[in-house]
Amino acid sequence: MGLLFVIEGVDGAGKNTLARRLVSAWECDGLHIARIGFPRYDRSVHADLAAEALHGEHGDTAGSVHAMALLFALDRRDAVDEIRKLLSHNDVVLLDRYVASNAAYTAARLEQTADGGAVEWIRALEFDRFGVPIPDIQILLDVPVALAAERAAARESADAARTRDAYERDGSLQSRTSAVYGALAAANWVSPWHVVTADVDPDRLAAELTNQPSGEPRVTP
Ligand SMILES: Nc1ncnc2c1ncn2[C@@H]1O[C@H](COP(=O)(O)OP(=O)(O)O)[C@@H](O)[C@H]1O
Ligand SMILES: Cc1cn([C@H]2C[C@H](O)[C@@H](COP(=O)(O)OP(=O)(O)O)O2)c(=O)[nH]c1=O
Repeated sequence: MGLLFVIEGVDGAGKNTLARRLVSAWECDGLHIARIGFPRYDRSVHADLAAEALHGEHGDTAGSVHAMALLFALDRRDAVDEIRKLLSHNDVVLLDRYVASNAAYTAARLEQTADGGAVEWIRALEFDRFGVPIPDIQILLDVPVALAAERAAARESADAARTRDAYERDGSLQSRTSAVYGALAAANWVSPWHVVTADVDPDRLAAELTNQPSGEPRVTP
């Protein structure tokens, strides 16, 4: 059975970039890796509806915090069998965003903290009710919100297909989301967390993740 790792962080933190570098490092060591990015755009109708809503479609859907969270959660529910199958055929399954994204953004939108009702609602819905697999380690890519916002804006200027959605344009939401993520990591919410910063060395992190048993939350320089 493979290890299930998750990368979390605000928009523009560098999750996708870090995921690619971790995969390269592990593949150089001969490990078999599978990677899934959530939301699963073009593969899940729920993910596509969520993205469209965040770009102004589907009436007041994006205005409903809980409707948005349900769409993201249903995307993961449909991926449960795929994740389990990938875990049985690979050394590592790496997820770019997962349940903690829903917990952090939903709590932040409701102006709640990590110990509030929204985070517990997501935990019970996704892990208990939908049976979504529990990650072995959740990696928080903890970069300053201003740096992440700069990167998201630069990405938008460079690529017309990457216009920022309603969440990405909301700096205050990103700051609150970052705070909830920090608290989730500090509490080792659901499973152990590993906090890394913008200058993390992906090769070193890759080695640490696969060589060490999960335990206390650690900080990799
Ligand atoms: N360590 C890094 N140093 C410099 N630029 C980075 C780094 N990581 C990501 N970026 C750039 O920042 C932007 C956002 O990164 P991305 O990985 O797409 O973030 P996310 O998946 O968290 O939204 C991209 O344009 C990427 O090239
Ligand atoms: C996966 C997921 C994402 N989100 C949010 C985070 C992002 O702001 C937004 C879109 O996801 P994101 O991964 O940023 O997609 P994109 O490739 O469009 O940048 O959805 C949730 O609120 N809950 C979730 O479960």
